[in-house]
Amino acid sequence: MTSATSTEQAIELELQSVSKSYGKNLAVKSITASIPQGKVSVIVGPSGCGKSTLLRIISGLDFPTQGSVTFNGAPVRGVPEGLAMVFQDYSRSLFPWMRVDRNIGFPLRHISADERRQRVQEAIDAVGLKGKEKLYPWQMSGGMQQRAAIARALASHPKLLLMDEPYASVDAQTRADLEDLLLDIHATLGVTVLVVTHDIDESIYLADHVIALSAPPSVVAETVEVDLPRPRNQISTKQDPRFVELRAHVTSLLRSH
Ligand SMILES: Nc1ncnc2c1ncn2[C@@H]1O[C@H](COP(=O)(O)OP(=O)(O)OP(=O)(O)O)[C@@H](O)[C@H]1O
Repeated sequence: MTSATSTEQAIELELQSVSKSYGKNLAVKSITASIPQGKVSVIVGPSGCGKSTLLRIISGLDFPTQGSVTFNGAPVRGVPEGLAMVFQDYSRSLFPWMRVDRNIGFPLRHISADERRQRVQEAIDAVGLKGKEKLYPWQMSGGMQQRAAIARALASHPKLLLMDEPYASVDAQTRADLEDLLLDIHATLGVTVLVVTHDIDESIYLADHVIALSAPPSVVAETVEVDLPRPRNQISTKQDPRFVELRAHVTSLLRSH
């Protein structure tokens, strides 16, 4: 079952007053946020504000000290079905001894070989790695490895794609290419996306809405609707006066809390 807001926007994921303490250290404090189905949501905040903590809680790898998380209306008590995650460190998420196609197909061991092959090929095509199927991760650039990690997540046909600082380990040009890849995938597949980043420009460029977190103990400073048209473009979108205005607004939010 999927809950809905008053404007009938279906909600994929809901955080209700989520707090997390590590001993006496209160990392996040009463975070309430709704992640709408089929949209790109981005959590942005300064280093140490609890972004990774929140993602671990959302993905069922850790539990809140207080509050609750629901995914399609059901409480998250372990890693939920229908959720896939892409991490910052692609070098640790791919197996170096497996070729790209086997890496991507690895989580699909439970489905038939035919369907697995088809899903792997579709995912490879979606991320632009056609022809690279038989390479090992260490034979590919960082950007290509992150594409493979994204393909592995997509091959499971997730409802929700979670991304933890997915482009923090690549150079600026590759980062821009991967941002555009994510927007293409989102436009084509309509999957719900939740990205965590400390990069304000990236948050606005990607998002339908930006959840700006304060410094720790972190609260939601504001949820900012990003009313920039799609498709977006690295040059024209970032020159749009509205982009500049939103960037200034989010920057001031992160500085003033
Ligand atoms: N397993 C843990 N045990 C104890 N404290 C932790 C643990 N994980 C995170 N913390 C603390 O919780 C706070 C938030 O950390 P977290 O890694 O979630 O922040 P972040 O926003 O992802 O940081 P960064 O952007 O630098 O990666 C920090 O004070 C951190 O020291």
